[in-house]
Amino acid sequence: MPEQDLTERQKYIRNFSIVAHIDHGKSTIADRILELTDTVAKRDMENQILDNMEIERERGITIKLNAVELQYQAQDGHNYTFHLIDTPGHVDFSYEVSRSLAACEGALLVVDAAQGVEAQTMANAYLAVDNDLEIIPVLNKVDLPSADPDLVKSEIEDMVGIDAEDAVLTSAKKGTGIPELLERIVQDVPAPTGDLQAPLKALIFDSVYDSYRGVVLSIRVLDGQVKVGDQIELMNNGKKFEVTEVGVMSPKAVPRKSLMVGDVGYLTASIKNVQDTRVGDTITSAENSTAEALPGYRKITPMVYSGMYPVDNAKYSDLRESLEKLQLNDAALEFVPETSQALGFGFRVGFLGLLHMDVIQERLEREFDLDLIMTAPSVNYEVVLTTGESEIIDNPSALPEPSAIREIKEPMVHAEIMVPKNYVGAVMELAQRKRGQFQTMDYLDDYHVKIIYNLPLAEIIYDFFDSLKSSTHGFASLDYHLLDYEVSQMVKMDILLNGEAVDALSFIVHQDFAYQRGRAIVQKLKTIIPRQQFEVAIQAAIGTKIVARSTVKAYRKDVTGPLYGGDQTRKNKLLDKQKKGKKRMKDVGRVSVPQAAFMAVLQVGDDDLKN
Ligand SMILES: Nc1nc2c(ncn2[C@@H]2O[C@H](COP(=O)(O)OP(=O)(O)OP(=O)(O)O)[C@@H](O)[C@H]2O)c(=O)[nH]1
Repeated sequence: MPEQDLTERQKYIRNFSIVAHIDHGKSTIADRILELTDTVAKRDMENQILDNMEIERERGITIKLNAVELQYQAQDGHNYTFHLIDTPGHVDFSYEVSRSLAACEGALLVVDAAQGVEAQTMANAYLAVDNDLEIIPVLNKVDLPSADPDLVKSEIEDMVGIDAEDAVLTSAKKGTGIPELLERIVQDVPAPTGDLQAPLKALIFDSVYDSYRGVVLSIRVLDGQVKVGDQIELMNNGKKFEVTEVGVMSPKAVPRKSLMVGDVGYLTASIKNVQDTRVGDTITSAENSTAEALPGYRKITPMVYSGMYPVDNAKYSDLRESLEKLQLNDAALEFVPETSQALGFGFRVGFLGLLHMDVIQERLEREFDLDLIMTAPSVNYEVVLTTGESEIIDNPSALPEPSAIREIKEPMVHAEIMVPKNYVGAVMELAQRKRGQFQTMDYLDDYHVKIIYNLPLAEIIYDFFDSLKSSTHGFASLDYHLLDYEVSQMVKMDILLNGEAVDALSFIVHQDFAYQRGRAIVQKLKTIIPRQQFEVAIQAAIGTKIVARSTVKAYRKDVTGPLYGGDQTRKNKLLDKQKKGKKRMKDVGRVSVPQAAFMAVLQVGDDDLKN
């Protein structure tokens, strides 16, 4: 192709993402765009094609990035190539959003015209601004009777700080407004810049492992071009590979001869070792390398840690391999081996939050067919010993003896809560109850207030966001970042079953809440641990002091008992079910403990604590 045509080509590329608060209609809009550009025939279209993982579809959340190429014939008579990059919407996944945004020039900021601006609308809009993207505001669900586009426009202007007068009004459900939206993308999203003549420079923004092709990278070409047979270098580790395939997703993989400046597509190069590639890394040509790597992504640190153990100890190395594969495109997932007296060999795994933890556990169980026991999540603590040394501890059972501890420090966060002014009281009441330290309060406009608290991370990670939502009828938004560690009166609570402390059930709690929490957990465990052939005593203890106790009475179990005779299939079904339930049990000493027991700390809500 002559050189001139290629730069011409660049002019007609548009790379953009869709960002939104969860459930505001991002996936439905993406579907309508695919339909309208004939990327998928309507009858072939699986519902919400971009959310291609099973778990995603079931939970209705988007957790993986997906980039699709589509062709659009614009009103100016030109044919445009769009690359649409889908992004996740939940607070736990904002790092993935920032990954996909780095591959774009524009973003559609989708806001539900009935719900208005919410926490993730703000957080995602800030990420888009940080990445210097052109933002097109889109008000979706205008078909709803409660939609109030004018109010939401002024909310976007006041809270997000971008001009929303020309926001595109859509009903993704009915398909209205989508043609206008496509024209706006052509007009407002800038064409990719970059130099075709320069050495190859491409950003890896996602990757998956394929057992036939090895690592498949999602890339955005920023300079130059890459084709099959080229020698490439991964700038992070200097490793070199020969390109075996390049192509685009449309929406299935379509191989191409090359990918050029401005393109978004995939690349394989017989990369067998998942550890070799890192999302955020720069690819260049091995023979003619670019001077400087891209800045890469900000390092994301896990916020919570939990123990993960295979129910069947023989599956330990399978678990390690599976974690490695998930880690490939999940920069925030961290793990190190750990052992527990009660649970055997496993891993200490770091997550961004509880949803992230849930999703990883589910993927391991479904995609990799593992049965797991997870222990209650905990934050990191800094323990200063009497010797003056200090250590970071992410596992309560690793806490040294009280006599060896001078002080315990816990991580604090700076939390910004935005809320309409009539909810200020509710927010402050909640923050105080969660050990928050009030900092400042500012009026953003006549209606909205920004309240800043320093809060212990341990209080935020559990149910703070849900409590905040329910006490403000969903109107509050929350954004937080880590501050330093602060001295706090924390104690370790041990849980004993028949007199034996079970390390995997220990947790760290603030002294002022210790008794309450100990009692509540013992009560909860009594309902979770099934009756066994013998009596099980459950105790909570701080050091040698027992603070609460309860007992699970002995019981001879015959699950088929209540059924009247004869119906063998029904009986077999019940026995099968019981067997399945057992899979998620772990024998701790003589006591069979179900998975739920290890999460009891999370299940103890405010109501339990009041009793
Ligand atoms: N009435 C109405 N409902 C819509 C419209 N667009 C989407 N919905 C519905 O809103 C819900 C959420 O839509 P999704 O497209 O899954 O939302 P999302 O933002 O992709 O959600 P996540 O992937 O979970 O972040 C679904 O039940 C849609 O059917 C619309 O224009 N009007």
